[in-house]
Amino acid sequence: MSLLSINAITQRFGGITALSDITMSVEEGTIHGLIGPNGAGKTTLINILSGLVKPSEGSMEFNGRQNGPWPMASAVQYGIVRTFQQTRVFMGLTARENLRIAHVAGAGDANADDLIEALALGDVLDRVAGELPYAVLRRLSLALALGLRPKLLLLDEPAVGLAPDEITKMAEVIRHFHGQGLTVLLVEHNMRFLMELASRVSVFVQGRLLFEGTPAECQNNPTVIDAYLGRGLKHVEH
Ligand SMILES: Nc1ncnc2c1ncn2[C@@H]1O[C@H](COP(=O)(O)OP(=O)(O)OP(=O)(O)O)[C@@H](O)[C@H]1O
Repeated sequence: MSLLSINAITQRFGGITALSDITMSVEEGTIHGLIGPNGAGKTTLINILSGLVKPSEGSMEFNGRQNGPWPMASAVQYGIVRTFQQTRVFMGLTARENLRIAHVAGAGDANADDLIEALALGDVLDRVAGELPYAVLRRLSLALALGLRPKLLLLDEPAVGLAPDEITKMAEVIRHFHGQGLTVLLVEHNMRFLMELASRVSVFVQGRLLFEGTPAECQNNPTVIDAYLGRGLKHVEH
């Protein structure tokens, strides 16, 4: 069953067409990958789905009930939560205070305990976020997003800038919450990370949906290799 349907979405910024007639769906309970070269429109789609940007044309439907475009406040209410390419936490507050702001650190809150454990944040709860290593900040910002208890998590390059062991941890965290029923739309340039997590992958090139299939189908498709993967082989290798 589709959790999210995107119908003929087009996004123009002045003379630039960032997305052109995109129709696709994300099945409930899946990790759906979204790949493509820089400027392909991936973040623009996430901005539209999270209500940050209103599309020029097209519509979308969530959970069989909610019809969009929707504003950001409604997206969160429906259970659509996103992360950003840049880490967004309150740097002057402790990790615990950040989590409280996201309403996840109430005493005895099983959801909060699970988040802290799954994201290995137990040892840093009383440290000021601005003093934490980058990789821990990435996990904290993911905890803030997960604390909103999304049905659909939009992840914008969660592995960017992380060392290999942290990338492995990030993949484990995503798998953990996916195992609890979370649906994920995953934008990522690290192909090994994405292809190992996703069961379905959409490929955008210059604002258009070039191809959609399983990771294996994408990796073997000459058009996808030519348009993106051929250039991105360094990402597949590490
Ligand atoms: N607010 C904006 N105003 C004008 N142009 C924009 C705006 N947002 C995005 N664009 C343009 O839309 C196109 C798609 O950008 P987008 O950031 O969605 O690509 P992307 O696939 O996420 O790229 P990357 O992999 O580099 O993050 C680009 O040409 C970009 O410059």
